[in-house]
Amino acid sequence: MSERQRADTTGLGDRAVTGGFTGQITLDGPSGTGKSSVARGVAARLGAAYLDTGAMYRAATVAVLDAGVGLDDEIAVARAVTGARIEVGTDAGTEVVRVDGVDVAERIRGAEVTRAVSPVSAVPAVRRHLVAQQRDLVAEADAVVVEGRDIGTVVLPDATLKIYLTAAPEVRAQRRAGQLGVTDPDKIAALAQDLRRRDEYDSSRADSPLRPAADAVVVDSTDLDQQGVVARIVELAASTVGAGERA
Ligand SMILES: Nc1ncnc2c1ncn2[C@@H]1O[C@H](COP(=O)(O)OP(=O)(O)OP(=O)(O)O)[C@@H](O)[C@H]1O
Ligand SMILES: Nc1ccn([C@@H]2O[C@H](COP(=O)(O)O)[C@@H](O)[C@H]2O)c(=O)n1
Repeated sequence: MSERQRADTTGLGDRAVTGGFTGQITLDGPSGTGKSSVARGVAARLGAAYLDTGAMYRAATVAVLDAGVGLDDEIAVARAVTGARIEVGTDAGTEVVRVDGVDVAERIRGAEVTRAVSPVSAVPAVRRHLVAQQRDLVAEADAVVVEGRDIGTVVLPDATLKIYLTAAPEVRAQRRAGQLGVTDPDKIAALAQDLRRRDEYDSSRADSPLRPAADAVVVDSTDLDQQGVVARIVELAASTVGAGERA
């Protein structure tokens, strides 16, 4: 079986509460700010679909690594990605990530993929290919939460609600360490450096760099727990319900 039930990291169980939201919520921000956990929690609360675009870039990276091409060979990288069948599910409760029919849900979280994903994601032809898939997947849902780096700025510029999630770098490194069960201070410092390296790469690329959309609501989660962040976004989503009719 290639589908894994996602652990309920939201603390909300299956309390899908807020009916009535239709539209698109974008959740962008640097690495380790809590985008995936928060996006899943918001989708569960709203009964919305959920799309992890980072998982798509990671799956694309698996295709590149398996093709054995150099990361600096943009043409070969693009060919490897466009030639692969990349599937990512949109159910917040079940993680589906496949490349050419093979389950890569665990492999995409490994160090080899994490090291290579930013250079692969910086290739414009790779982005064009995956952005088209992302828009197709979004078009299938009445309500959807989409997380990544360029969702509010490039993929869905007309989204209903845009969130840019931030958190202090040292807090993000501690959270990532907790997620991975790392306690050694040297290893935590290495995790912090990995977050910094990826953020610099993602923010400085020419195509679709990481940055907040002009109309995004910035949510700083440094002093908020996960449930608090989910609650804040659900509240913002609720304020959009019926706004179109009232305007
Ligand atoms: N507000 C919060 N308070 C405490 N821990 C949090 C909070 N938000 C998320 N976390 C935890 O931080 C860790 C990283 O979160 P997550 O993987 O969702 O971040 P991310 O932004 O999607 O990361 P990446 O961009 O690297 O994929 C997880 O263990 C998650 O449970
Ligand atoms: N919209 C996106 C999403 C992700 N990326 C790139 O993928 C990397 C992995 O993302 P995670 O959210 O799974 O950590 C990320 O560092 C970016 O390089 C992207 O470019 N655009």
